Amino acid sequence: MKQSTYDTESGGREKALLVSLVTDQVKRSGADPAHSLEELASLADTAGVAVIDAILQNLAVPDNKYFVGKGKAQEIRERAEESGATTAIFDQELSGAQVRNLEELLDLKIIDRTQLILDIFAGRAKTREGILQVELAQLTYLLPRLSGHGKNLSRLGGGIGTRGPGETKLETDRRHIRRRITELKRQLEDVTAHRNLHRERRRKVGAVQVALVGYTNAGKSSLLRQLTDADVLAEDKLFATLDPTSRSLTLPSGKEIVITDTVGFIQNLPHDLVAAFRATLEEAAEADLLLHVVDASSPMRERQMAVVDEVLGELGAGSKPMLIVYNKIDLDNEYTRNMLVGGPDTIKVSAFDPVHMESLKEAIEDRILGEAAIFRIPASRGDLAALAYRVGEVVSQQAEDDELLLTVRLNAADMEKSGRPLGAYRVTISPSIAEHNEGDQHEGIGYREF
Ligand SMILES: Nc1nc2c(ncn2[C@@H]2O[C@H](COP(=O)(O)OP(=O)(O)OP(=O)(O)O)[C@@H](O)[C@H]2O)c(=O)[nH]1
Ligand SMILES: [Mg+2]
Repeated sequence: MKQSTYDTESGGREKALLVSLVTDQVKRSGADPAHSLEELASLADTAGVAVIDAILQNLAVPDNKYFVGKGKAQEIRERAEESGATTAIFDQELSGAQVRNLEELLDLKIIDRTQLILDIFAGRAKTREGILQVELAQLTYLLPRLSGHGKNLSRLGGGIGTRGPGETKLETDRRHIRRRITELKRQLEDVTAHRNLHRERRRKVGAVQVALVGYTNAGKSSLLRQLTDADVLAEDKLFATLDPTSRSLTLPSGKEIVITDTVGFIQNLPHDLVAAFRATLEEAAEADLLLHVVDASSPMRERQMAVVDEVLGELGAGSKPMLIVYNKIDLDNEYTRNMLVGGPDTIKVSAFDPVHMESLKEAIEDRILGEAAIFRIPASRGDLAALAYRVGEVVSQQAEDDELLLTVRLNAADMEKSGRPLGAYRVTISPSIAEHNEGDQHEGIGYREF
């Protein structure tokens, strides 16, 4: 990575250097350190910090005392002095002792990736649940590092890394923080119980629930907005959404479902933080169908998808029915152009294209209600017509001479289990698929067929 690509116009913002250590472990993990550093720069920008410079360092294992090693640390100090940076942001998680040692040696505010993310969360949380969750996460992060922070927080007071629980709370002893953590957990349980009640009620009235999940900035909120005219914030910042928003969505058949936007995922988010947001993500775990939204134009697409799959697995939602929504295909780059992805559970869209949004609704409907199939049944076979009504949802019925034409939505499992006698009378593929294929020829955009 060129080190001069960063904007040196800080515009009065806090100036920071980025530091990333490429260890053997990082190399083994398959993560691309340069991309990770770019992501860190976006995170810093989202947090309102001007990134002045970035330093990438190779070291087999992190240095216990200074993380990057003393020599490199000195270099960081020199670069900070030259550029006027007051903060160093590390792409990896630091121990309390490392933070303390680096602060002393460099005379800079030291922030790590986790703290930066927490800081963004703190600035974003709006609902009571979100605010409680962020405070819980911050205190959980802080507790083992308590001794490492006192000096700089009181010295610098303000800027990134200091939002949220506030100075006075940070300066109180561990016991106080533990007590506060217990209290936060209790309050969160109340909120969660309330949310569960809501969800139960929705379930009782038979509402099907769909959750938008995916890497941060993939376009989840944009999709919710375009699908439902919801007034939700979508912006080119990481973690624009922190609190889940649910809206009702009317599918082409007229069926109403509930669709929920959730907090985005990101790589290297420590497990205890994921746990703090568990209540929010339970929306995903409880959904009948997951829409995994992917930024198809991102060079990190595959890695981002793997991160999402991993977190979903941790949440116990790994084997849920899922539709992969490759979003942003309007952006023409080598990644959207060379998409060797496909299969029945994928769809390519641009959130900004209304035609694509209709296709997406149909794809959701196909997965919820099963695909529509047409059956031509002899009028004398009332038993088969009755079976069709029993196993699927009959969308339309039409008498033709001595035959009955039924359009039925039914999923493969039901068809296999009890709909077999109907098999011989099935006459066509889903009309919605036929429409897609027509669209293919006219517009050259493929849906579900790649
Ligand atoms: N070109 C293009 N941009 C898109 C599309 N969908 C979303 N975006 C942009 O991508 C950025 C992120 O969109 P959001 O909808 O906020 O993404 P998100 O997944 O909700 O992000 P978080 O809430 O941060 O996790 C915004 O600047 C959107 O305008 C798309 O189909 N095409
Ligand atoms: Mg969002």
